Amino acid sequence: MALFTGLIKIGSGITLTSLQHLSLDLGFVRENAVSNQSKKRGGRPVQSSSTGGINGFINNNHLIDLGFEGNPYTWSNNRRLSENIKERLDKAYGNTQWRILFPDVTVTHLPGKSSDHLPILIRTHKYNILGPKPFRFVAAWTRDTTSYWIIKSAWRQSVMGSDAEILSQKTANTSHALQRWNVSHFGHIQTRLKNLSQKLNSIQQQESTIENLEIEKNLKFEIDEQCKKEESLWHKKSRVQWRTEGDLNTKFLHLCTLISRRRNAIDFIRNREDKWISSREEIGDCLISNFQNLFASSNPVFPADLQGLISPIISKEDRAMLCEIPSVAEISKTLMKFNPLNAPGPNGMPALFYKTYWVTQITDLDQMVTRMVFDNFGVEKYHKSHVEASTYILRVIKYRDPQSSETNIGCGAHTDISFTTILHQNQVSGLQIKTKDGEWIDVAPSTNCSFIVMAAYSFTVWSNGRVHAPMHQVVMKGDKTRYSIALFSYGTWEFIDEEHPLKYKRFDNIQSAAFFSKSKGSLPMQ
Ligand SMILES: O=C(O)CCC(=O)C(=O)O
Ligand SMILES: [Fe+2]
Repeated sequence: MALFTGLIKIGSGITLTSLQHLSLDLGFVRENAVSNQSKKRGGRPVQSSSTGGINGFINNNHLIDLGFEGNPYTWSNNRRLSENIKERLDKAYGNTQWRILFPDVTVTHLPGKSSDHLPILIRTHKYNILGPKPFRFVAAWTRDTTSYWIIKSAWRQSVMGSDAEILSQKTANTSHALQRWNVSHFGHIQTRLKNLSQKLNSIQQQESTIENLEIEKNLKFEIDEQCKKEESLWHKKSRVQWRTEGDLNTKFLHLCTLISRRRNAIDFIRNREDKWISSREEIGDCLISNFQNLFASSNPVFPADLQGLISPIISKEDRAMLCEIPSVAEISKTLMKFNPLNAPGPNGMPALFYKTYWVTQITDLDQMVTRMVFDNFGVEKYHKSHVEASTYILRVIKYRDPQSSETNIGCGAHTDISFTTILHQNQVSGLQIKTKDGEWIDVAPSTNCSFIVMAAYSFTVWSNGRVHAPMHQVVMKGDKTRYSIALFSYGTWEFIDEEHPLKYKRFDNIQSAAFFSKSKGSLPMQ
């Protein structure tokens, strides 16, 4: 790459037309007038047209302003008081490739000695040693289903302390587990993509048999998934807010990341003595002493006569309401309104984390109910192994409102093959359950945030016929669309003793569920 470093002084000798053919990687541009008022102090107000064609030149060459540290102005007319004018006329620009090549570039306006322009120092490499990077949850992780298990097992580790301490410790455990998993499992997207592309390349050169076409289709799907993960990773790092739909333009996001990383880095600060300091230790000490001064008071007292100065405007009822511990439903409702990636807390977890893994709360409900049943049967010792062996499948179902002639919108009578099923629906009813006497009854959840926990076929098998798995169906009436969420748990069964000999042939719960959903077969019990 040709590296051009030089001074382009518009308006004195070099004209813009003579620059049109110049390919610029890095350059200093000295304008003869600033383009906006923020770059000027004193003198006449800035006219919007005063920079001439320089913006066109910068745009045509895809140049990026490298920013600066230090004095905001680079030129002064060195006159006194009201006659003094200062402007930022000198700027360093780099093009996209150059910017990617030197991500740590810093531009410093040094103190001026003899000239009316300040000397500018450009450093291409970072000289400070970076400190440890704080943890940040990465949106791309949610695309990988194993993240669920990592989070679930980290969150389950028992910790001691107050509620706040428990939450903070569980969050810390989860972030450590995610970091370890990220390195071992998720960190090698590029290598995986390369391997997949090689496989695709070789399969495309082979004969187009049905088998090969199937492999090719799966490889393409897998490559697409990896690209989405990669894009999502860079999207998070680049903090591009305005882009909602992806075009897999990872190079663009990579550049945005470099720029925002530079923007967020503190390379220089001015201390109390008005001196610019740049070493990591000095900056750290300066920040700490500043906060110590700010918050330390030798003898804080609250003046007695200020008591009751401000009359309370919050009523007792309001206060009671504000101090009330919010219900799980309120927390869930508020959480769902948050922008998923905005403002992660100091623990690095954005709302997306809690939104995505909220389902662990429902699995808690499943475990609570099954524990009650296990306790009741006196087999609580099996509950832990049951929980550890449990797997969940979440299904979101939409039932459209039936047209006047349609009577069969819904879901036919069946018993679930899972161990338990937890159902949650919008305000539209439709679920019916068959009683042991063979009568169909409507099931109306008691509140908008109720969950229905239902025993399913494997629970009956596990309990050797003692837990009844009800038949149920969905019959749509009315004119509203119904949405429901069904969480199916798949577990173990070991509940056989002398009094209750084995009644059912053993089977694998997940495999049988897959078999029934494929064959649409009915259960052996029915
Ligand atoms: O939508 C519902 O409420 C029930 C769904 C259901 O029974 C099922 O998916 O097995
Ligand atoms: Fe069901």
